[in-house]
Amino acid sequence: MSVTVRVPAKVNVQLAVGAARPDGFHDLANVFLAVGLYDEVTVTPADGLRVTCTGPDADQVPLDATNLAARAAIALAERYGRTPDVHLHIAKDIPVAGGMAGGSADGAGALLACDALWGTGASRAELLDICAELGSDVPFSLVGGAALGTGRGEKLTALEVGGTFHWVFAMADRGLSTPAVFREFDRLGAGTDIPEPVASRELFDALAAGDPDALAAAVTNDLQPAALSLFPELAGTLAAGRAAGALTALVSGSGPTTAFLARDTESAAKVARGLRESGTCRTVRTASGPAPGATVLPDVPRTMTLV
Ligand SMILES: C[C@](O)(CO)[C@H](O)COP(=O)(O)OP(=O)(O)OC[C@H]1O[C@@H](n2ccc(N)nc2=O)[C@H](O)[C@@H]1O
Ligand SMILES: Nc1ncnc2c1ncn2[C@@H]1O[C@H](COP(=O)(O)OP(=O)(O)OP(=O)(O)O)[C@@H](O)[C@H]1O
Repeated sequence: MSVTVRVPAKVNVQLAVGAARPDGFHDLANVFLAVGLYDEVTVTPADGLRVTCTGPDADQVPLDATNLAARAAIALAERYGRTPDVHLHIAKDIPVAGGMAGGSADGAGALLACDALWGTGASRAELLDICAELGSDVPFSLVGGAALGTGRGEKLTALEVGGTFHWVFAMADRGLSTPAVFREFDRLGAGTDIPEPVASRELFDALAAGDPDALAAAVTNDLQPAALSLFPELAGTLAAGRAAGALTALVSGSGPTTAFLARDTESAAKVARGLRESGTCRTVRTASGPAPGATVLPDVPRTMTLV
């Protein structure tokens, strides 16, 4: 018996960052949108804890107890007084260290999968608590859709979205470390007065209206200057996407994946083509949002076709 959970990637359509707190984290006004690029986590009973991973970036994923999927299984097992004797398999499609919450997706996916396998009866609130212990982005990976994250990003309020937004993502040929990007944000802002992060009303209205032009005018990412400072070549990718017709171009979260909003699927295909031809990135993917959060997949043998 095994359980498979599918979990989406995210793009941050607003990322307002406050000054460093005494605990080293930063208060955020973090507007997440889940997009249709997915990892799948399959959990199967085993003699001990084991992690395997397949996918284009699999060689960059740790397979020991530091893997967020393993940490999630351990945290849930501890809470329910059992041992995490499971094989966790990650089918990874979300770029690693790309600013799209790939590790967080695996943490949320493993948590939901182990919960279903073990029948713990944990409430949604308990699962969200464990997610927040695992990382700031993990609660959003569980809930998906669109949400405002405050505190360090873990306190979520669901947001209304009135349509589908079409995105193009350009993956870079190396990753960026999230702590390093926050440290660079601190370095660039040293000696300046950093305002409290405030969520944008215009952005909420654009999401609720499903209006891509209004969303394009409202997106912001306070980590973008820090990501560009550590990875200056990203400026060329952003420019290539804009030249190919994107409504707006921004770094996704802490980067280095860059995100391009398009008006519709045809326009997204054109932006994707332009980015591929520009030679300024490793791979290009299109995906739309909002996408649902972590979801248990029906137990159908993978060789069968659904009709
Ligand atoms: C950049 C974002 O992806 C935007 O959604 C997130 O803020 C990062 O979320 P995450 O990867 O889940 O981050 P965590 O695992 O919680 O923290 C990793 C590191 O990022 C920095 N960090 C993270 C979140 C936050 N609000 N302030 C921070 O300064 C801290 O150095 C922390 O040690
Ligand atoms: N399941 C996992 N998948 C990928 N990386 C993982 C996983 N578990 C732990 N890691 C470690 O976490 C680091 C960051 O990976 P991840 O893909 O989560 O970054 P990210 O997408 O930039 O995160 P975020 O957008 O949440 O800041 C990796 O370099 C890797 O060492």
